[in-house]
Amino acid sequence: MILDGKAVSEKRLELLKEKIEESGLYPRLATVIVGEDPGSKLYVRMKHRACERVGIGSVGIELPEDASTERVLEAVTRLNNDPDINGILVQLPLPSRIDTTRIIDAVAPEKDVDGFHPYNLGRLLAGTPVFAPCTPQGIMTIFGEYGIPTEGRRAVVVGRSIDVGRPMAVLLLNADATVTVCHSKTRNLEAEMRNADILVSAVGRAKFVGPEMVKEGATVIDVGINYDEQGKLCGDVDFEAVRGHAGAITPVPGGVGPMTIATLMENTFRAANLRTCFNNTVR
Ligand SMILES: Nc1nc2c(c(=O)[nH]1)N[C@@H](CN(C=O)c1ccc(C(=O)N[C@@H](CCC(=O)O)C(=O)O)cc1)CN2
Repeated sequence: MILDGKAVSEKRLELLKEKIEESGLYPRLATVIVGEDPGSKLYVRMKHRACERVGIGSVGIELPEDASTERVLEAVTRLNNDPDINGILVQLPLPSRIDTTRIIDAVAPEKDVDGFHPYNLGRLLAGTPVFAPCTPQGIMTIFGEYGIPTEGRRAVVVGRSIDVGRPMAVLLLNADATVTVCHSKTRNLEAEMRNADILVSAVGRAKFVGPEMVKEGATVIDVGINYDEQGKLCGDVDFEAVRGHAGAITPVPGGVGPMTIATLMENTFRAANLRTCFNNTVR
């Protein structure tokens, strides 16, 4: 079975549009992008388009490639203090000169719709999440939509990044899976992967996962954004080689990516609701 993230995201966005209309709220998202990376610019454009579609206002701050950490911090602080802004998203990766940790830490937790701030990661770890990072939360939504059970299942997450691998592992744990996190220093990686009922690959290597790494009938989730030798977008998984072997699999494109954006919209609406419910504080 192909897990059609594009179709699920369309359904979720339509539902969200109705909820926003009914709420009478006008949530607003601010994006911050530094530099001219074409991929990042495309993703930010996609986010603004999704905002428009569901009835979320959006503003975009564009800073030059040579902007300093202080300049980015200034922009974030201004957005933190702007009562008309509910959600703030700093597009990653930032240029290597910029101290990404300082920037993420500067975003007000109640506006951190990316869920990357230590406060929100801590809430997730405590099992009381407010904003979970969009890609792993979007994957959990796919499981829910397709009725893929997690309870008691062996889940293997390959990758330990703050934005995907770690929060993915915690979300699966919170959903009663038995979770193993693998990374570049893992011994006998293939054997670990072959043990998985649910395999999530966030490695960043084109077509890295072949059928020999996948248990027959497993659910395979591909978080990779890579390009093959022909320059064509592809995931971490060799889709054609693995699809007959897996019980369920996400494609790239059309799998996890669109869910990242739909979840960002849902988080932004939650931020607007939190403000009305909790007088602008989640701390
Ligand atoms: N601040 C953040 N930065 C980044 C995040 C994030 O969640 N927050 N995630 C990724 C990039 N990303 C969103 O920013 C993202 C990547 C891919 C897609 C997507 O829908 N891709 C399409 C294909 C689009 C194409 O033609 O290239 C698909 O997979 O079908 C959406 C969002 C890193 N940075």
